[in-house]
Amino acid sequence: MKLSGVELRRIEMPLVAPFRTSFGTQYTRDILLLRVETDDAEGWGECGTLPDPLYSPEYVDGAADVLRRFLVPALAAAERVDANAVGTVLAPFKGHRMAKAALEMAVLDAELRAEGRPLARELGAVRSSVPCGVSVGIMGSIGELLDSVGGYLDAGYVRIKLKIQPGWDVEPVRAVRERFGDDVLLQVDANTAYTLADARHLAKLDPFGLLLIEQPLDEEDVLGHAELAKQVTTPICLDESIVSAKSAADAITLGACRIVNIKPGRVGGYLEARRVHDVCAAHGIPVWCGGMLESGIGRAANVALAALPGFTLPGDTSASDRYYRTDITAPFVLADGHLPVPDGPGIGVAPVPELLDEVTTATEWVSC
Ligand SMILES: CC(=O)N[C@@H](Cc1ccc2ccccc2c1)C(=O)O
Ligand SMILES: [Mg+2]
Repeated sequence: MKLSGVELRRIEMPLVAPFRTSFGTQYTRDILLLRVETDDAEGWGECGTLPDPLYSPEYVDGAADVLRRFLVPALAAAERVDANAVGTVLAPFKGHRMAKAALEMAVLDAELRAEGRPLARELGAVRSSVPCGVSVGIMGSIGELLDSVGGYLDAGYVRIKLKIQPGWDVEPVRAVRERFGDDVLLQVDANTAYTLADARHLAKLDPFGLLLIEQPLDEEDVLGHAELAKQVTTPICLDESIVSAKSAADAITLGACRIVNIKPGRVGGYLEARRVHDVCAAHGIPVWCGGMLESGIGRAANVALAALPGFTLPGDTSASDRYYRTDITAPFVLADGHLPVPDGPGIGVAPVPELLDEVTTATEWVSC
């Protein structure tokens, strides 16, 4: 395929409710979308970065800059551009995995659209719909939390994930267990808010039968997670620490995690995400698909990924209305706790032009 150019489009989508985590509170989602034009078809990619480097070292303006000045020109200079080549062409540039992932996703989408092949089939999906969990933010009170969890259970979500931080952990979990019982699939996500010194405190979560505790320690503290795993019985799941198939293999070998949250952007793209899946499967480690409050563009591709055989735990692939009143694509609607896997060519969805224009704050063409 020949690349004729890439559109960098910035959109601002208001959240239906503030989303608070241990690293801050988000009220809107500032998203960088990519649209690549090739001689065969166009393709869409979504960059998972936040506006500031609080979840990961990357941030939206930085991703736009590295794409505009380095990644797109490198791809434009390459003889052939197909998705399997993108990783190699971009490898000389260190880091910037979410920016690279967005570009690879757009090229992959264009390639598959041109050939009429669905992403799900390309990745090796074995399901036509996926069970969905939901991520619940830190709330102002236990009562507010219980109302929110009750609403999601009524909506049909098959798994509840609670954001936790020091001072908001054991009590919220206890309250949810007391109100909704022991059968609800329940897990927590600390987004690196604790240290190994908190091990005894985190062990207080063990009696509540959680599926997992996600990323309790700093993303670089893999050995700390291995030590923590000896002091708590709740399985440890890593998110921020897992940046590639190799880092997944290392973390598993070191005993740092028994479960992995796979986010395509965090690991550099959907093709690397499949490699993470394969490495985890080889070690008998269950995986699930994480979320970065994607628009329908990223959501469509995540649902396809979540349909691979090793994704045996419900992911954060929630419905569009968990975050947005109006999505930029046709909305993903929860049915019996599941989302359908798109079966159209490529990612199987496209932005609705007028809806996209309503939320667009900037657009820029990078010609190749
Ligand atoms: C669904 C979920 O919990 N996602 C991330 C954290 C997260 C939280 C808040 C976000 C706000 C804007 C953009 C991305 C965000 C990601 C996680 O699993 O750790
Ligand atoms: Mg997480």
